[in-house]
Amino acid sequence: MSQSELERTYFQDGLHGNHCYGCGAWNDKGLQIKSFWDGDESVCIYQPKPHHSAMPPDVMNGGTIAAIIDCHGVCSAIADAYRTEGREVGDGEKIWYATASLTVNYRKPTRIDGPVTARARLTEKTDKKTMFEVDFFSHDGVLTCDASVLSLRVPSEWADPTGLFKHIDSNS
Ligand SMILES: CCCCCCCCCCCCCCCC(=O)SCCNC(=O)CCNC(=O)[C@H](O)C(C)(C)COP(=O)(O)OP(=O)(O)OC[C@H]1O[C@@H](n2cnc3c(N)ncnc32)[C@H](O)[C@@H]1OP(=O)(O)O
Repeated sequence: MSQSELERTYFQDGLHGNHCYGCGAWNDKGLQIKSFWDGDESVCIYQPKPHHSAMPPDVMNGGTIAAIIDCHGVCSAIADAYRTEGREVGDGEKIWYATASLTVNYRKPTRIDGPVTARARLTEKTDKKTMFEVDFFSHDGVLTCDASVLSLRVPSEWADPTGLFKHIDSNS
């Protein structure tokens, strides 16, 4: 069932301290995307800014589109893992995923002058791997991109606010 805007619980609001450029609610220079469940699909609606353009100023930049799709896919994998365990995102023991693979097909130019929508559906899942297929629409309802995001479950070191590489370096 579809939630009204006021009823929505956004996945990213439960990921406390997340500074990710695309989905970190605590990164004030980032995109700060917001994702929510709409039945079995997850949805992200984002209003691009004029500086998110490609060369033509009315077309959205492909890298920014990819960042939205990437973060929406990974956050959907995280939210799905919490939902499977019957927990709200961020409650109890933390669950983290990272992008292993991202494929974006740019089918049509995306208009920048209104909110874009990413709709994701779960297509594959194991204990460690989660695949979401994502459709991306411009504000006039045109399907401009389709994509797939493979997310892999990663250890809590990924959420260390002081960084990941010291953990990798100490294990090598
Ligand atoms: C203070 C609090 C802070 C809070 C903080 C909050 C954080 C809140 C989260 C934010 C959400 C971020 C959203 C943005 C997401 C990024 O931007 S993350 C940054 C970009 N991604 C990366 O840097 C990842 C770099 N890659 C890696 O580190 C490693 O390759 C990975 C992805 C962790 C996987 O390594 P691994 O666990 O050793 O995987 P491995 O055992 O080799 O493979 C496991 C399985 O996955 C498959 N696989 C692995 N890689 C691939 C691939 N590329 N393609 C296809 N299959 C693959 C393998 O074939 C294998 O399959 P099975 O044999 O099980 O069937």
